[in-house]
Amino acid sequence: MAAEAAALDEDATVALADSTEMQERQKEENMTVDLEAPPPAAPEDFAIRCRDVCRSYSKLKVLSHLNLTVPQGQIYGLLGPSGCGKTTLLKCIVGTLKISQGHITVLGRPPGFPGHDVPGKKVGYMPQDLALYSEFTISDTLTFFGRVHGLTAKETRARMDFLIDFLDLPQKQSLVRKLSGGQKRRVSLGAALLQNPELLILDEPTVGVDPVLRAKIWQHLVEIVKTGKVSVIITTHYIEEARQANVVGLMRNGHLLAEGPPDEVMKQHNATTLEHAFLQLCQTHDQVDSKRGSSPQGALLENSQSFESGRDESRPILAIGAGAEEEVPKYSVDWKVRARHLLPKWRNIVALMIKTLVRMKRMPGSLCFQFVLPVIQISLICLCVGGDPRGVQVAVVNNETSPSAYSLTLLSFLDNTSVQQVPLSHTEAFDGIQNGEYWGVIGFGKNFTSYLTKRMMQRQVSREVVDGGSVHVWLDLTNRQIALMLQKKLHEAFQDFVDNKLGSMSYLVSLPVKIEEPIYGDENTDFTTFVMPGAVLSITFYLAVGLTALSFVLERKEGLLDRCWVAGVSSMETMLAHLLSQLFVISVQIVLLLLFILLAFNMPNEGSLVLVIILIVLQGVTGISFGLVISAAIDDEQSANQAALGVFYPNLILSGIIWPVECIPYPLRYLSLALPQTYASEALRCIMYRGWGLSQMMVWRGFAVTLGWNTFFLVLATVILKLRT
Ligand SMILES: Nc1ncnc2c1ncn2[C@@H]1O[C@H](COP(=O)(O)OP(=O)(O)OP(=O)(O)O)[C@@H](O)[C@H]1O
Repeated sequence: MAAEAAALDEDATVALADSTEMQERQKEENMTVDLEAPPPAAPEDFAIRCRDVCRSYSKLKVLSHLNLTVPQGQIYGLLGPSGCGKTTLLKCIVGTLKISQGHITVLGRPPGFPGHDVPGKKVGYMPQDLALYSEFTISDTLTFFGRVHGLTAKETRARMDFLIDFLDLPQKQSLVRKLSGGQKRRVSLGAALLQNPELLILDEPTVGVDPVLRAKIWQHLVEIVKTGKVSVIITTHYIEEARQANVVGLMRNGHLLAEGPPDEVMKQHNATTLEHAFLQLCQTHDQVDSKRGSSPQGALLENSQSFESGRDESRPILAIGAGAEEEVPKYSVDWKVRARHLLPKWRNIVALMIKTLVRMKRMPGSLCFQFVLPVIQISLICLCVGGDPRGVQVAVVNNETSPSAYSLTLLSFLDNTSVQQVPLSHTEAFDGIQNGEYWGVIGFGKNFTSYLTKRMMQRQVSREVVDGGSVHVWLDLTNRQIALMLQKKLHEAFQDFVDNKLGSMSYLVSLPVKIEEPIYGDENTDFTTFVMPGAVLSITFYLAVGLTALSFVLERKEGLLDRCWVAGVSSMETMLAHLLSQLFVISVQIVLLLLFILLAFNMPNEGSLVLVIILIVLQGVTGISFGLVISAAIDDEQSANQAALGVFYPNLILSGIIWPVECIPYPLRYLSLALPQTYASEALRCIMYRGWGLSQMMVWRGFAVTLGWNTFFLVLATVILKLRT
């Protein structure tokens, strides 16, 4: 289009030289036409009527006081250079973009008016982007839109056969992603034509289409409008093909420069082609602009949006129908219709769910990966986190030589799988620990056996006897877990040694602190047991976030969300359909997760398995809804990924999943308690390890907080999606 515009500009220089006089005449003529415009027609005479429409993207004013009228039962060719605002205008007409000023009526009502089928089945929209699901076949694509529009399977099949033949499409089982660019555009056009809509909005449908098919498409459009019941608005880069339209609108810089039958537009400008007519209009417009810029009254003229002649610039040179100053019609609607409009339609939800499931089916590798990923993650946690360190090298300096020495007996009770003993001299051992070769040094004095015997048998012994009868341990405390394990293993070995040597008299040397049978849990409960419930919730939550966070972002980017909305799908339906179809995925994930943790890793579950499942599913829903919030609020994949990853680590740390919440300092603890997984992890631990039910506050609190977050995220995502359309 840029090249086209450049060519136009070159032609313009030549044309400008001999046409100044002609332009003056034309301006006068335009004014005459304006004055002679027919009286306002009835609303039913118009398919689309835009009055005083303004729309900006932040500071960029794209549509400026634009008036446009598409007569009922006619083809309207909307022409203009690249970036002049055609697509923006079409998006405003179908209701996917809000206008900041003015009003638009489409088929008698504003788009999105309760009970009005625009967006919906009355309108067929072919966006400029392909907006097709690449994993779908042609048949899937048309079936999906058929379902959304409420067509029966038979109707869809009949239309599909016609469209495949008419648009010269390949076999209906062909995958969209394997089609050529032109074929994809034709599928996209087919989807717009599918339900025989009353209004067709086609954004450059003939780009990349060969001239024969282009002619055929135009012929079809001409035929369908003949009934008088179908209207078409079409944008095209091939200006001359728009001569087949009944009306053309020439747009530039967000204004409609002219609007009228192509022949009249050409006649008005003494042009033999539409392209020339357009060129002349642009020049007139530019001249007015430059005069306005140099004129002292420039600012005034800008404000009043007027041509030099005093004509309202926002109004077309050739006007059809009423002007901008007409009254805005008032529409009312029954509350029942309004309520029905707000309620989600099951038909659309089912269509969207089937769509998601078909897409999943077409990517079996990715689906299987999604199913096994949580199992891999939880297996890694169970295998690698919280267990006892193994093969930890410890230097042993034993100054006793006798084979019956107690030191040797004691060392024989040391767990060999965890602690690997390396007998060394005193110097070698301390050099080794200094060099980081050993995690500790265990030392026995040469009189260890006799001093220990004395210590155990006699009531009063000297400090030297106590010292010589003790095992001396030097530790490298840089790794706390290994150091704690070594201390624990030494205590256990000593206890076994005492039991072995003293038998029933061993109680004589026991510590005056007795740890009784645990109330809950097991004496050998390891850190894995603590981590596991929180880890299960966290894995379910984050996989669900991952499944959803990019879904809308990609669909929005590819124009699929817009296309679905124009087909009549609401944001709430999109949300619910995503939620329900992702629930299927997380249900499989949860079943596999539970099978692994309960059967393969033998994690205890003292409570109700039903409660465990419900809590994990609810956490999955929290993840999905949080993913939906990210998806709804963020436009590009990179930022969406960053948002999802950014919350992962803080949430993991603050939720008390890998370390107890009791270690978190105030006031960070309050934040921790408000997070979705803190009380939920605690509740899951209480159910699984204490066997508690919903009557316990620590359990129901976990459920309540999870449900609260679910509701909050879902409402937030729906509101954001709604606000952004
Ligand atoms: N989402 C957006 N955010 C910001 N600016 C936008 C956005 N979409 C479009 N624009 C800008 O608005 C202007 C009009 O864009 P629009 O797509 O409506 O033009 P167009 O006439 O359809 O162009 P083309 O013929 O090349 O498709 C352009 O300057 C474009 O850069």
